[in-house]
Amino acid sequence: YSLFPESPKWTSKVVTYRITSYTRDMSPVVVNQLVAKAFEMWSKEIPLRFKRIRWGVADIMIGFARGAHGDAYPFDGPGHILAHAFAPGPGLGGDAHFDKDEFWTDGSKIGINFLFAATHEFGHSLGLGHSSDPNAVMFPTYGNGDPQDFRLSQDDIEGIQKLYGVENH
Ligand SMILES: CC(C)C[C@H](CS(C)(=N)=N)C(=O)N[C@H]1Cc2cn(c3ccccc23)CCCCCCNC1=O
Ligand SMILES: [Ca+2]
Ligand SMILES: [Zn+2]
Ligand SMILES: [Zn+2]
Repeated sequence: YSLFPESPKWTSKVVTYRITSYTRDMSPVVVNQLVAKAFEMWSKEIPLRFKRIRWGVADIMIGFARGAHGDAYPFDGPGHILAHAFAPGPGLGGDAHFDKDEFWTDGSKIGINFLFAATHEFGHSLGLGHSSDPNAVMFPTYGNGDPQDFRLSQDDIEGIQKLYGVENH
């Protein structure tokens, strides 16, 4: 696993998130559920809680966009970069953006599995960089394992617990 320089992390016990835009590929209800599920994959390993807010500014603002969308990292059309997210911090920090030009799917063979991509992006939002372990969710490229049936690798868990400690069962 890797962290970002200076190991930025959230210091509050509860981190808020807000989904500000959606994709036509899936119903908003399904996107909401998959976002919550992706956060749960990480939160079950660490003493950090996530709270969804519907209005106002959240720590982690989540949305779908195509091309240039107001930050220094314009998307690139179908394929190539699928999404990006910023390391923990104020403003843009923690935010996660998904390329609207991808075909986002839930559990189907085709398209890009949204749950996998969201889990990867939220790893960045929480402070993880990339891993050299091909089985890690934080590996830089999509589609190594089976994105329809994945879980955090030991490397992912080691990294997130390095930052936030172990979930006190
Ligand atoms: C892990 C993701 C969820 C998030 C990361 C982006 S990020 C910022 N969050 N780490 C991602 O999109 N990685 C590219 C990396 C990549 C693979 N190729 C590329 C060709 C061109 C540009 C990028 C790539 C080869 C062709 C396959 C292109 C489709 C799949 N794309 C990827 O795997
Ligand atoms: Ca793209
Ligand atoms: Zn962006
Ligand atoms: Zn990444």
